[in-house]
Amino acid sequence: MSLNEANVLVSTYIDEVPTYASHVPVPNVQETVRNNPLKVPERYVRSEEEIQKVLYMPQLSSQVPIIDFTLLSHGNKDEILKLDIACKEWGFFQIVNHGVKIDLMQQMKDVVAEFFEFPIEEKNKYAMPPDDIQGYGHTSVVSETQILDWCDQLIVLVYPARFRKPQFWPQIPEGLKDTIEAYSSEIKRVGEELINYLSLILGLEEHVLIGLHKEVVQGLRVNYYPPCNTPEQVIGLTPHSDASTITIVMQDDDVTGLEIRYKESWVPVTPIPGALVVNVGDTVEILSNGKYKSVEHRAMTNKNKKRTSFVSFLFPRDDAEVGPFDHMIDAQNPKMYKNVTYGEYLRHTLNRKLEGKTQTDAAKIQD
Ligand SMILES: O=C(O)CCC(=O)C(=O)O
Ligand SMILES: [Fe+2]
Repeated sequence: MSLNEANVLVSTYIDEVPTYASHVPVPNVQETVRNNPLKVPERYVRSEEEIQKVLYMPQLSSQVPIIDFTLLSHGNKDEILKLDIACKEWGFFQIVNHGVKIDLMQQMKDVVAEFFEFPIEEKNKYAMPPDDIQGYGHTSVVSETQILDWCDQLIVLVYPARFRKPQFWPQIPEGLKDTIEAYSSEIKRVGEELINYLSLILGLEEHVLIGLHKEVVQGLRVNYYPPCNTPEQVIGLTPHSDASTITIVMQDDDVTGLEIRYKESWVPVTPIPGALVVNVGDTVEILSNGKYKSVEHRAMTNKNKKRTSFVSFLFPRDDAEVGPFDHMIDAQNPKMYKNVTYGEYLRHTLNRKLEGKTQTDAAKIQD
């Protein structure tokens, strides 16, 4: 038995299906565009200052690290070192040779695209309720006056399977549920292996990081960004960092939208067909006492093309305790973050609007 399995067995079995956060319901963006493709309603318009306060540096795109997953699996020391540098300097990287079949990735894109083409009445059968974040809608809206993102979302919790809420799993088109399951199970394989490599680069035994999760919880968020007549005025997804341990993103091959913070600039992550984008989340930032940062990112929209991103979040179970590891703390690196129960941290994050790094800042020990 692996240490991971042992940990799951000895930790208390939690079977209550979790609920995460409430939010204010918002208009559907895809319908807004369908009704009037030229007009961008006031509630979505951002100030020029907000959009452009950080430099846009597309020339740095080619420097976003690319990690060969097969080399990692073979224990290649150079690739592990590359992973370490990627996590420290960028917080983001793309993985190739991950073994997720290209046909399965395409099938996921196809069935989800079909779902979004159904009439709104059909999709709204899975509408996100005001007191949770699963279903079809948009999260992180906490007031009627908040400026909104140019994006509709479909969210389901996939693992552990006993936490699923079947009422939010679309029954249209046929096969969507099976495809989400097949895709997510492959992402789980890749993601858990990546978490083991993170454990190693954090200076721990391979299975310690996963063990700390009690169980790895995995959610899927599909972000659907309709075209926008004035893309320079809106944001698809507000700058934020992810509360996860790691996040694995499948992007469209032919349209760029994801931008990450690198030093004082926004750098677009140019899609590599077949690759997956991975980023380090807040959990790793806290555990590593800030050595690895969960980097701020945002999604921008396009004038003529819709874009869809398939985002899998892997994170600890609610009762996991998360705080800086002792070996990350010394006289030069005093403890920077409080110890938190992960469920509380996650709910604190999900019950606020997306706002850069404010949630990790709130977890810091005040001077
Ligand atoms: O659309 C994207 O590429 C990014 C999505 C994202 O950051 C998220 O869903 O947390
Ligand atoms: Fe994100």
